[in-house]
Amino acid sequence: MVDAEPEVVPAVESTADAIAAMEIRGAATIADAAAAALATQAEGSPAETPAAFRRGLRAAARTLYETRPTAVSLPNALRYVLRGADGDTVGELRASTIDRAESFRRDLEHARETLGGIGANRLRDGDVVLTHCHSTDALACVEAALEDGKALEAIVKETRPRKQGHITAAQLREWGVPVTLIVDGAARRYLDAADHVLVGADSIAADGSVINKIGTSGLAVTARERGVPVMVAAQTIKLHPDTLTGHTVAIETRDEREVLSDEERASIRSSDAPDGSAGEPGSEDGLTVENPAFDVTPPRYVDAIVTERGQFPPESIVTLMRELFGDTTDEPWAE
Ligand SMILES: O=P(O)(O)OC[C@H]1O[C@H](OP(=O)(O)O)[C@H](O)[C@@H]1O
Repeated sequence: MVDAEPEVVPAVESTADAIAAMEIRGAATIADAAAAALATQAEGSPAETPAAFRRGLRAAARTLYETRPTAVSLPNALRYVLRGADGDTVGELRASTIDRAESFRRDLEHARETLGGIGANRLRDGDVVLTHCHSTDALACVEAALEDGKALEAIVKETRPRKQGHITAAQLREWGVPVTLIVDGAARRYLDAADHVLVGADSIAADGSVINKIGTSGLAVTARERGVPVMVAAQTIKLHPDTLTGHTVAIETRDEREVLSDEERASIRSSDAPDGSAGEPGSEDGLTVENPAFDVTPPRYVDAIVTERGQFPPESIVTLMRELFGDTTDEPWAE
């Protein structure tokens, strides 16, 4: 007899679609949504045997895992929840999975608060932070500093192509922080007015390299040249255990239309091109658009990685990574 396809509940599919489309985005938020989706899978699983329940849970985790490749918080969340699925009956498995997902989500929330308090110690009254993209971990540091009564100002890079800087600007304004929004290319000009570069991370490698939104590495290099310290706020679920054994972090490449719409492309295409290349949109027209979503900032350009376990120079993050993740990285969602 051939086993039926394991059943993945519709809510998991819609969470996966929302993550892929970046309606749900940000490394920690993705991890939170993935854990919640596994709880929904556990709750709604039609499985009648423990084996079928586990198969469904693994299939749900695979569906979520395959959405975006760079933020390690996603596989770290899936691994954590799957490891906690325990029991001899479907009822026990259901309850333990839901508990585990809930405790993951609670820990995430606490970690962000604790990290914020630690990061806030680096920020002095009157400081100006320069931000890139939108990071809940980075903003937690600002929020905690504000709660400590410090006045801060922010220079916010818009962060092409998706302009997540606007989300950062909106949050900071809600907190009453004066914001200057700049285009990405203006960052060097504004660094002299900044006391810190403050960014988040999607993954941190064992050598302390920071994988974050495209444009972070250029910003960090320029900040070093200008003598502005670079602070990376990243909970420990951003530590990438595979890099302990020499693996590199996959950099997501997204749809070129995030950079150049079909309409914009059509306006660039010249019917006078000497190679006669102007055809239908999408055809070979000599214009290539690349859209990598992330880049790698080498540890020498990073001053501190702030986690809920304390702040670390990037070169020493490997010790924490070993302590928390060990050397083994299984994939419990594999078939
Ligand atoms: O976990 P938090 O700190 O919220 O976000 C961390 C990082 O996730 C985001 O990626 P994307 O916008 O999902 O591609 C940004 O690169 C941001 O710095």
